[in-house]
Amino acid sequence: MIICTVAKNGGHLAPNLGVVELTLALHYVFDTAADRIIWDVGHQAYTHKILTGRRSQFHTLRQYQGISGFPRRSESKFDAFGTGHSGTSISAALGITVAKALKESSHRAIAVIGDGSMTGGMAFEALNHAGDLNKNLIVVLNDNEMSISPNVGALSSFLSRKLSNKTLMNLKKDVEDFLKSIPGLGPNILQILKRSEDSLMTLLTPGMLFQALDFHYIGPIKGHRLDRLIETFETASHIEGPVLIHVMTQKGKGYKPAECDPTSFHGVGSFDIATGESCGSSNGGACAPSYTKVFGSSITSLAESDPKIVAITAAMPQGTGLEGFSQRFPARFFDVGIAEQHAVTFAAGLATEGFKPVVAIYSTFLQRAYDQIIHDVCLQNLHVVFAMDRAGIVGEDGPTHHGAFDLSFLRHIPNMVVMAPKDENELRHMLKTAVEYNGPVAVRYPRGNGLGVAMDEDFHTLPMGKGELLREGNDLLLIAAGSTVHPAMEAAERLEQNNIRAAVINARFIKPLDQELILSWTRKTGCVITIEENVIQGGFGSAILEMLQEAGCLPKSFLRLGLPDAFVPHGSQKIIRNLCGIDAEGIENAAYTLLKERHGQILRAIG
Ligand SMILES: Cc1ncc(C[n+]2csc(CCOP(=O)(O)OP(=O)(O)O)c2C)c(N)n1
Ligand SMILES: CC(=O)[C@@H](O)[C@H](O)COP(=O)(O)O
Ligand SMILES: [Mg+2]
Repeated sequence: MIICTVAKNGGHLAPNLGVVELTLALHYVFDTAADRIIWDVGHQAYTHKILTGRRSQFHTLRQYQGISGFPRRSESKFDAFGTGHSGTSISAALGITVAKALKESSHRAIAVIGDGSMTGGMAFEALNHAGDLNKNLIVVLNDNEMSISPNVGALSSFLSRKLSNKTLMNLKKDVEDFLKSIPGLGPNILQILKRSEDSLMTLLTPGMLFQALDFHYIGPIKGHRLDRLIETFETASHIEGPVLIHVMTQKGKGYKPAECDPTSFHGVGSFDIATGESCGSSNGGACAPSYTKVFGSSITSLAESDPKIVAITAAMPQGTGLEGFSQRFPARFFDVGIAEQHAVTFAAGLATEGFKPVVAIYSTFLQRAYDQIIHDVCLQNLHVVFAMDRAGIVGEDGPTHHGAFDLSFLRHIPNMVVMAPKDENELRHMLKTAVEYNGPVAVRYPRGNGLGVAMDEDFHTLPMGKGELLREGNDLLLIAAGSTVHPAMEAAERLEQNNIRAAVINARFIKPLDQELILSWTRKTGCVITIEENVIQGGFGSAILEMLQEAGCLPKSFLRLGLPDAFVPHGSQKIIRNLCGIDAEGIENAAYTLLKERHGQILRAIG
């Protein structure tokens, strides 16, 4: 059922296939209507959904108005805590555990967290607190030795430090022989050690890390053996104090193409089940390269002639398009794990020594590093380039993943420059502009394919804070940022057919704004619509409104189009953009409404 549905709708295949037995065992042992399972990231909860009343809706997975690809409290009482971003499960489960204790309930909370998510600081903050509180929290560490790509870092190496049976046996024999050779005391010590053999073994395995944090450690357990899992969870359910169960699983288990290539099958679009071949992308220009790909190849080219450029990802080398860079410049590439906060401050450190760090992070995950952007980068005016992929509507992953807020949370930070390209060709020039600029600078671009425009061979530096007039017109001014420029142009063409002449400005810079250009065309038209793929509150349109007001040039008619003050649901990018009124049709309709209102005002003023 999981394979068939994901092959049609897309989704997180390999993570889900890896935890089928684990999920069955948890639901078998625990009373999950009262005990709470918190799925870290939540991208592996499909079996849980099927087992908890959503089997008949499962075919609607990730589709508009269908069930979500992540746990949602609003979707089911069995979804104890909404997730999507990594590393939150232990904190949430600890909060629930403490609440249960305060309510004198004996029910438990179980955090299921992957080895990748365990690389994030928040997981450790929670483990540290849990060890101190000594409550009955259960943490299941689902260790498949993979993040999306192979897991990285010292912790990952430590977790996979498995002593082979042969090595353990030899070590044990050596210790026994040594103790036997000590007259008197030796055999007694041997007896004591034999009684506590289990804890000795734990000392030689990853258990020592968790025991140092005052957790009981059980593992490693074979994660595809249902009998072992059930037995272990039953044991754990009677242990007093926090317990960590270390389960070894295989990503993609049971579907050969996913077992062989778990990275590609981590999150997939529709594919052919027989071959595992992708059915191709449906967004953007049919054969156009993705913005991600253009970013990856451009930054690699720029790095050829600038040895100071270094690239940083937080566990997403593939998703951010940095795989090529990592192969070409291994010493200048850093995968820091799922640790966005660290990534940003690490970049700030590099910048103080004259390097030009390019931090490639999805817009939604950069939210994690807000204080680091302010305190470590902008306050010190350091030259860090933020390449923000997946800005705007991401589609089927939904509200946890839409890049809805970055324009608002970046534009008000002093020293920050913010750009958004109208197409994939402009992205190249913006990257060149960003690496040449000396200060904090962000470039945001959308998920999916570019528009299929012709690509310039050379990179150009764009003039700082200058927009581009794409079309003249005296009736109306459309000022668009990034992904909304193309729909604004299309809307202007449609309006023209009804004798409404709209000027269109591609803002290029959200900060600093091109005050001169915007003011002159606002004066000419007296009727302005701003369009952005970001929440309206505090975003691009608000920036223009503030600027016009400060310049004493507020037009009679002004409208901001963008994402509403609400969490936008999941569904295809096309459907959701239409719903938010930021596609060509929405812009055209908004223009008619605004012009009608304006004429109404004029008529009322006359009459
Ligand atoms: C804060 C944050 N950064 C990045 C991601 C993107 N992401 C989703 S799943 C994942 C890997 C998770 O690895 P792991 O926890 O081991 O789970 P697995 O997929 O191996 O089951 C990453 C990096 C995220 N969801 N949240
Ligand atoms: C679960 C998660 O956070 C990621 O796997 C995310 O779904 C990636 O989406 P993209 O397909 O946009 O890379
Ligand atoms: Mg993993």
